[in-house]
Amino acid sequence: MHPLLPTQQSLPLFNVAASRRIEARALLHTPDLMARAGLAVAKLALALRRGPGPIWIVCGPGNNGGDGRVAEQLLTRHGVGTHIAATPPEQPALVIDALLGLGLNRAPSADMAATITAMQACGAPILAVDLPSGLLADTGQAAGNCAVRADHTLALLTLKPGLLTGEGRAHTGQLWFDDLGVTPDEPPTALLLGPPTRPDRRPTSHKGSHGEVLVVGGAPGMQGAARLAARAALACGAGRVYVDLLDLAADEVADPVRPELMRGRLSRLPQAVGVVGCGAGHGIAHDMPGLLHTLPRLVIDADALNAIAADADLQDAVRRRPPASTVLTPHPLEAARLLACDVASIQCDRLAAATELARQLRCTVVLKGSGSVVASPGECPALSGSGGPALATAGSGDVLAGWLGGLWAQQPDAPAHAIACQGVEAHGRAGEVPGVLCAGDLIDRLAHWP
Ligand SMILES: NC(=O)C1=CN([C@@H]2O[C@H](COP(=O)(O)OP(=O)(O)OC[C@H]3O[C@@H](n4cnc5c(N)ncnc54)[C@H](O)[C@@H]3O)[C@@H](O)[C@H]2O)[C@@H](O)CC1
Ligand SMILES: Nc1ncnc2c1ncn2[C@@H]1O[C@H](COP(=O)(O)OP(=O)(O)O)[C@@H](O)[C@H]1O
Repeated sequence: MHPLLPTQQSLPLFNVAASRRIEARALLHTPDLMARAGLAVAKLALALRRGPGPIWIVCGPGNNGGDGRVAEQLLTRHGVGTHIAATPPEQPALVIDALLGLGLNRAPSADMAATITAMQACGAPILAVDLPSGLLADTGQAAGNCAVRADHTLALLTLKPGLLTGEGRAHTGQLWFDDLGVTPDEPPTALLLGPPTRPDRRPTSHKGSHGEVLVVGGAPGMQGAARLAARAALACGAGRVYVDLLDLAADEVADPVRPELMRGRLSRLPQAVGVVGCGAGHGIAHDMPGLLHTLPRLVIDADALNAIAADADLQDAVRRRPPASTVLTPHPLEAARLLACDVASIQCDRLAAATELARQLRCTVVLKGSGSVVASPGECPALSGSGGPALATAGSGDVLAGWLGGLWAQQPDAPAHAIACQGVEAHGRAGEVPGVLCAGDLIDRLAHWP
C-alpha cells in the first residue's frame, strides 16, 4: 500500500450515492468486502502504530464501525493489544477512527462529539477508516462543529471528493487508498488529476512555434500582478510575451527585471492568448468588451472576473464566445460574486459551485483554493489533490493565470479544460514545499518542473 498523493495517474472519484451503488453491486459477487476492509485497516495500523501501547479502536453504529471491529479481531489474533471503547486506554499507540464514514448524515451527536474530542486529545496518531468521522464525503465539509483531524486516512472501495477539497485536506492527513479489489463500474463523479504534462519543444522549433501571450492588467500600484503573470507565461515556454499595463507611459519598459517581456496592445496582437485582469483594478471593465470579442483564447482572472460579475452584458459576451475558448480562474470570493451568493455557499460544495458557474457562463472554471476544481460544460469535473498552504500568498494566483496562458500559447488546439487541468496540477505540485513560497520563486519552481 502506498500513500495516494502525489498520484501517478488520474483516478476516479465517487460521491456517496455512486459509492453506495458500486458497493451494492460489488457485494453481489464479493460478499467479503468488510473482511477485506478490516484487513486493509489492520495492516496499515500495524505499520503506523507508535510505541508499545494498545491500539484504541473507536467503532460507530454502522459498517464503518464494522470495519473497525474486523480490524480489531485481526490485530488481536496477531498478538497486538487493542482497546475497543469510547474512552481511551493508557498511552495508546494509535487510534483507529471507525466512528462514522460514508453514512454520516447529520452533525455528530453530543456523545460522538465528546469521543472525537477524546481521540484528538489522547496524543496518539489517528488513522481514520474511509473518512475522518464528521467529514462529509461529497463536499469535504464538517457536518457539525467537529470532525476528526486524522494523521492518516485509508479510503476504502472508492475515493471520495470530500477527502480532497473543501476542508478535506485539513482532516485527512496522509491519504491511503484500497479499492478492496473492486473495479468501479460506473462513470466517476469527478477525476483526481494525475501528473501534469508539459508541451513538447521540438529540437528545430523557434520562438514563432511557441505562440504569443498578451497580459492585460497591472493598474498603477498593482503592476507586479501583471508582471508575475507575464513572467510565468514566459517561464512556461510561450514564444513571445507582451504586457499591456494599464496607464503606463508608452516609453516605460514592460518589466525592468525581465527584459524579455515586451509592451503590446490588443490591436496589434489579435491572435495572442489573453491573460487578463491580474492587478487590473476597475479600469479593466472598459477593455473587457474588446478583449472578449477579439482574442481567440482567454484566461480571465481577478479584477476582470469582478468586472464580469458586475455587468450582465459582459456575462453575455462570455457566453457568446466559442466553446472551449475561455478559462475563468476565480478564488472563492470571486466565484461568489459571479454566482451572486456568499463565500460559504461556494465552499459548502465546491464541485457543485464550479460546475454551476461553468454551466451559467458556458466556459471553463478553475475554482481555486485547497482542492482546486476544474469544471467545463460537458466534461467530468477534475479535482486537484496538489498544492498546499505554501501557495497561500499574494501573487500565486497571478502565476497560475500566466502559466495557463503560456501553456495555451504552445498548444493552440487544446481545449480550455485540458489547459486548465495541466496548469492547475503543475502549479499545485510546484507549490508543495514547507513554509511559504513567494510567487516569484513559484515561477522558478514551475520553470524547472520535469
Ligand atoms: N458494507 C460493506 O461491506 C463495506 C462497508 N464499508 C464501510 O462502511 C461505511 C459505510 O457504512 P454505513 O453506511 O453503515 O455508514 P456509517 O458506518 O458511516 O454510519 C451509519 C450509522 O451512523 C449513524 N449516523 C450518521 N450520522 C450520525 C451522526 N452525525 N451522529 C450519530 N450517528 C450518526 C446512522 O444513523 C447509521 O446508524 C464506509 O464508510 C466504510 O467504512 C467499506 O469498507 C466497504 C465495504
Ligand atoms: N491552502 C492551499 N492549498 C492549496 N492551494 C492553495 C492554498 N492556498 C492558496 N492556494 C492556491 O494559490 C493560488 C492563490 O490564488 P489567489 O487567491 O488568486 O491569489 P492572488 O490573487 O494573490 O494571486 C490558487 O491557485 C490557490 O488554489
